[in-house]
Amino acid sequence: MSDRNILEEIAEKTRERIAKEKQQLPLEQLKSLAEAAPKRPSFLEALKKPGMSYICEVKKASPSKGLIAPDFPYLEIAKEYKAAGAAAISCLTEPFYFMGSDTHLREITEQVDIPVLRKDFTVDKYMIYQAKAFGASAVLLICAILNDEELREYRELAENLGMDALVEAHDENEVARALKAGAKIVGVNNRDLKTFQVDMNNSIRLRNLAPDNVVFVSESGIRNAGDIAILERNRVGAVLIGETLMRSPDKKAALEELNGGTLV
Ligand SMILES: O=C(O)c1ccccc1NCC(=O)[C@H](O)[C@H](O)COP(=O)(O)O
Repeated sequence: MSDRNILEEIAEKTRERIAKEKQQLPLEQLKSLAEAAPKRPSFLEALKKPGMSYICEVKKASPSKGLIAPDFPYLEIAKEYKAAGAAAISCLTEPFYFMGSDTHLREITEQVDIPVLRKDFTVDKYMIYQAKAFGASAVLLICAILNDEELREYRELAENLGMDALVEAHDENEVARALKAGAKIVGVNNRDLKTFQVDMNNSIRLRNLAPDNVVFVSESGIRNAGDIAILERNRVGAVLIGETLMRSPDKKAALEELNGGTLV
């Protein structure tokens, strides 16, 4: 890899993609669709429920792992997550690096009535209106690809549209920026997106930087009940899990195993 990291590369590709989508559906028309979209269940409230909250990811592929799920019945997977007691679903919509799609998001939000996070690389307000129009309850805002003004503006726009924002950080400085932007939900990614190394201690180390009225999410590399127990001991209230669940043939059994017992 060159000096440019994968995140910058994905962000640039996303800007190009969204520029094309804007030509197909101008912002004013998209705004009308977003405003007409029905209210969706609250992502924030779902994560605030007592006990560990599981955000279960629907993900076909990723830059670090390549193809994860050659057979990808995304709707069935989302329904299984709900039946297993997931608090929310994270649906990748980025097409080039994750093989995601807006269609996956639309169909899941139409047929599964728990909150769905649009997991994409938000680089333009247009994507926040899209998320609302496609039925999402929340958007992802990544500190590493947005400046302070964008972080605040995008979070406010998401909230004004009735959604929440999961503001993702990787280090102390980014957690501080997320909080300064008014984040109500801060996610710390355990994956270093420059090296792809995963270290769960990253979210544990940064946990105490977020006050108790902010929902704290540990993201990436969570594999087993031992990991969940360590996170719980460190006052982490929510986890975002992709690969471990995607590779499990029985999602309910996998979630129960992670949780050390049934969730529903
Ligand atoms: O996963 C990657 O390779 C990746 C690369 C560049 C940007 C983002 C990336 N992942 C997105 C995620 O944050 C994960 O899908 C999510 O946290 C779940 O992680 P995991 O449980 O390890 O699948």
